[in-house]
Amino acid sequence: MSVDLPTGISRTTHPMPGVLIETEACTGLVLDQGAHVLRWAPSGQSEVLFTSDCAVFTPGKAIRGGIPVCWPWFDSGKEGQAPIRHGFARTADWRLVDASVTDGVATIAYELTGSDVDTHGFPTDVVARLEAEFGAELVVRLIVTAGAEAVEFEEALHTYLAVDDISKVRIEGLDGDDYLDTIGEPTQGTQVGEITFDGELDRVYSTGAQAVLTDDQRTITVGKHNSATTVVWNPGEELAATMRDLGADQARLFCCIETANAKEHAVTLQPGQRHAMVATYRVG
Ligand SMILES: O=P(O)(O)OC[C@H]1O[C@H](O)[C@H](O)[C@@H](O)[C@@H]1O
Repeated sequence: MSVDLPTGISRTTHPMPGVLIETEACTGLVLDQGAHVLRWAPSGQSEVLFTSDCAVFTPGKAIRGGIPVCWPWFDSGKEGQAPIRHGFARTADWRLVDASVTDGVATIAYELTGSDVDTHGFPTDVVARLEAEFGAELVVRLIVTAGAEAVEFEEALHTYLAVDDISKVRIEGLDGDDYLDTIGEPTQGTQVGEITFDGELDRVYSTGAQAVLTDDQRTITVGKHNSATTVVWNPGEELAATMRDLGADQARLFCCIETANAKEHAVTLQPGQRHAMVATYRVG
C-alpha cells in the first residue's frame, strides 16, 4: 500500500529510507527501519535527539541515536531469554501506513506484523503500530494488538536526548522511586533527590512519573502514559570508548531516558486486546 504524503511530509533516502517532516512547527525524520524517529527539532530549537557521529546506517543493524523501538523484549528479556537483545523491531522494516498534517501537526504511522519479519518464536499475529506526532511537542505511541492467543512482551522507546555536557545534567521526577542498577551484579536501590552523572549509569526505575532533564542550555520534559518503567542510561567515557558506533568523546553528548514496560512490568494481553504506551517530549 502506498501512502499519499501531504505538504510538509516527504520521502527521503538519507541516511536510510524514511519520511522527512518540514512544517512551521518543527523538522523531523522517521526511518522505515525500526519506525525509528531519528530527528526532531521544534522551531527555534537545536536537535532534541542525539545521533552518534559514528552511527551505522546499514540495513539490519541497530542505530545509535534517535528513538530505537525495543520490542517485544528489552535488553536480554525478562528472564534473560530474549533471542535478540532489545527485540527484533528496531532492525525490522516497518510499513508506512499513514501520514497526515492536521492543525500544523504532522502524524506518521508505521506497522509491523509477523509476516514482515522473523519473530524468533514470538506469535506472528501480534501487530505493533508506531505513531509519531511532530509539532511543538513530539508524541510517540507504541500500540500493540494481540492476536489469537494471550501474549507477554516488554517494550521501550529508547530515547537518546541530546545534551550539552552530561556532567551538568540533572534529572528530576524520580525521587523516591525504586530502581535496579544493572552495572555488574544487579543491585536494588531507591533514588534520593535528582539523578546526576559521574561515569557510567544504567538503571531500570519502577515509576509512572514524568522525568525532567535540565542541562546548562535547556529543559526537556519526558512525559508518559501506560508505562511503569523508566530506564536511564549513559555509558560513561570508558565504556563508550569500547563501542564502535559511539566513542569516548560522544558519551558526554547524550542521556537516554527510556519510556518502557520492562522486567516485572512486562505487559500481558489477552487475545485481541490492545495496549498503547505513550511518550511525550517538550522543550522549554
Ligand atoms: O547497545 P544497545 O543494545 O543499543 O543497548 C544500549 C543500552 O540500552 C539500555 O539502556 C540498557 O539499559 C543498557 O544496558 C544498554 O547498554
